[in-house]
Amino acid sequence: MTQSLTLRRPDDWHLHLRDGAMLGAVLPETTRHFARAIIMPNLVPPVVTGAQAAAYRDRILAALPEGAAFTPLMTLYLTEDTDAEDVAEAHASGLVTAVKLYPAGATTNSASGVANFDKVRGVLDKMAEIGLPLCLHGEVTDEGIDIFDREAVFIDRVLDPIRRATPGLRTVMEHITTRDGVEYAKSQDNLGATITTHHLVINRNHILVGGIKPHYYCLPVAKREEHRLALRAAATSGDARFFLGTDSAPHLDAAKLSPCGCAGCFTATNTMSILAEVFEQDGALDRLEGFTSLNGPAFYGLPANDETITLTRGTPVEYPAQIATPEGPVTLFDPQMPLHWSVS
Ligand SMILES: NC(=O)N[C@@H](CC(=O)O)C(=O)O
Ligand SMILES: [Zn+2]
Ligand SMILES: [Zn+2]
Repeated sequence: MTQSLTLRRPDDWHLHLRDGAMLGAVLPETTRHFARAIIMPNLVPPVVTGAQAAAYRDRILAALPEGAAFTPLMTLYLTEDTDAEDVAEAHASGLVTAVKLYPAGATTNSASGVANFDKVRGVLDKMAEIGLPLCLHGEVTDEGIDIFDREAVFIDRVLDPIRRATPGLRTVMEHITTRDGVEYAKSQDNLGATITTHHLVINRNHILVGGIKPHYYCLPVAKREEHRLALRAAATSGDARFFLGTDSAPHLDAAKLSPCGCAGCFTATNTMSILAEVFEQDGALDRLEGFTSLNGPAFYGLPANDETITLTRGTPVEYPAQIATPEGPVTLFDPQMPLHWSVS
């Protein structure tokens, strides 16, 4: 049995770092293992302009733990009023790596997102022209569409029409949760799909059976077991269209454990141990590096990291149940299985 595994240092292609005290508390959890991350722009207020992205990047760099080598890859939050020229300038200066589309009301802090997709046509055309990728939270928000169907309906009604109308636009389906997502990704060119750590581990039973478990509630919500298995097959397949975006999304416990609990799982701390366990279970340890360290940079046209990390197999590693922040605890995602791989 493999006891040690050396990988190019991984990157996280979908990460929430938040701001202020929370940023200071969660950033070291990511920089310990990851070299780069795509930083989600859903702050309050959102990161809409190039100037806001530059200021946010500076706050992240100022919060870095001493000696950490970490590059935040910034994104802009697409609104119906986004200025295509501002986006082009932010791209040309090397400031932003992608633009993020949130359907209005689909998820945490998405109120300023897009309701009328025709209104962002000009920005999307510009992005296709300059080669700037579009990342999407892929769920419709229509009241009549069941929450478990919202990703599949989004693919048919929003994503596919956008891709047909804007040929050449490089697109990332963020945090896919369904077989439909996997199949659509496989049918397309110029398209990547991120998969989270937690969606490889939980299905909807984990949220709802035996009592409601707020710490497993995230968006898109975990689906049936058959969908989890499709995600696992995609992640461990070696297909370069699939790569890691943890969607590590810290919320204070007080905000999770509430009559209207926030969506998001916090996985930055134990992601690499969980992924090694998952890939080992599926006989795919030799494909872990592709998923965490090679496929993402290839999609974004960036070099893979030169540095490496080594994972070692041994007695199960213990992670704390929570991390402390100045505003209160944040509970770490519990995969409900022993984790034998630690990062040394
Ligand atoms: N995934 C989540 O459940 N929550 C994310 C938002 C998002 O990525 O949709 C958050 O910002 O908390
Ligand atoms: Zn999302
Ligand atoms: Zn997210």
